[in-house]
Amino acid sequence: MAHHIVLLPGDGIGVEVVAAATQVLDAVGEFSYEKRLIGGAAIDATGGPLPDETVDACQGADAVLLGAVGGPKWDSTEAGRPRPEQGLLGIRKALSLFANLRPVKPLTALLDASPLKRDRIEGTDLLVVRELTGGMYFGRKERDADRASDENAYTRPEVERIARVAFRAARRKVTNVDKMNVLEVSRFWREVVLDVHAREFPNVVVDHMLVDNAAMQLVSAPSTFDVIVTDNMFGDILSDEAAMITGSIGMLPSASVGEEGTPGLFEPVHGSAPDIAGRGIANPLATILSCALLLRHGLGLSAEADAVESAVDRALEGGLRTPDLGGDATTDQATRAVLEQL
Ligand SMILES: NC(=O)C1=CN([C@@H]2O[C@H](COP(=O)(O)OP(=O)(O)OC[C@H]3O[C@@H](n4cnc5c(N)ncnc54)[C@H](O)[C@@H]3O)[C@@H](O)[C@H]2O)C=CC1
Ligand SMILES: CC(C)CC(=O)C(=O)O
Ligand SMILES: [Mg+2]
Repeated sequence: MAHHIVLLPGDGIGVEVVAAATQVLDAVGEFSYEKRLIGGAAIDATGGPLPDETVDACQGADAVLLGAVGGPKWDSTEAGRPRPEQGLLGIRKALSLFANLRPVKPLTALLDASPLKRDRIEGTDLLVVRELTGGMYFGRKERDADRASDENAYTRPEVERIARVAFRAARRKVTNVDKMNVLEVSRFWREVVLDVHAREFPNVVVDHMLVDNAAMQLVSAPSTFDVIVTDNMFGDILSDEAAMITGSIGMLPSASVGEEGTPGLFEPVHGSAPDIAGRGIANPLATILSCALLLRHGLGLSAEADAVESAVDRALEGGLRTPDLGGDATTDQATRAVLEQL
């Protein structure tokens, strides 16, 4: 039976890059698709960012491919307004996708596309393991006319399970990133990471870095990292920064995973890019590379995943460059360049 993939294109360039990526999936296998609403598109159609039918469909899928949500149409600073981003946070929570894996490895063809010097980024092959269903993005929110707050809380099991994901993924070492010099929640986080290390992974090298230093080290010495484990917000910020090691945020894929047996959700790291949406110039490669993660980790189709990644590699070696990488290829041309290599 064909693997069943739920597509959540969302908003802005999310729609464009998911359409591109499904062409690539179709070139390597047979899949059945079910398209569902999320984000701003869902607010417009149903009044809310995450309809029940979307959650039900995702729960019944073999894997989920998401584009991006959000845009100025739904941006408001007013409290209580439905926001597209609640749809994304909601589906992550509903599927218990507590680990977001963001591999950062500059492709040889793009070593000169990064604003960072080639000799700085050469050899970089790191993985950001970002906690995805806790912390500040999910804390209690309070607001009155003169004060607002977002609670930043983690429980022991939440930290333990993300630490295990990081230690299992380590090849050289795990760098735990927090802000323990200031935040109580970070002191607790670090203690739990140390506990998990001592009890379950004593042979893995672990070090610790404050997040401000980590932000600096990521651009000054990115190849010194192996696995970075960090909380929801720090991981969100650091991974956008790390995207520039690959040349563009349009290159960075991600996999959001939970317990064994739940479908994974695969998505580019970037957002809906309202500044270029509708112009047909979005770089689809982050989403195409997310499909490779979907094939490998979501469906167990490693050969197909390798084929997609190597087609992307060869298309770039052949000169493919969308505007974010300094070229003028459109989304369609970029997709065709990958399809030709397949
Ligand atoms: N996973 C998601 O659904 C995410 C959604 N968002 C939402 O997206 C909207 C826009 O957020 P921004 O802060 O502007 O972040 P963004 O990631 O959408 O865009 C940042 C910059 O990167 C460029 N960019 C992003 N993806 C690109 C691609 N594939 N090809 C070429 N250029 C690309 C954009 O044109 C823009 O200049 C907001 O509503 C935000 O909440 C932001 C990040 C993640
Ligand atoms: C809704 C946001 C948390 C999306 C985002 O920026 C991300 O997950 O990277
Ligand atoms: Mg982000």
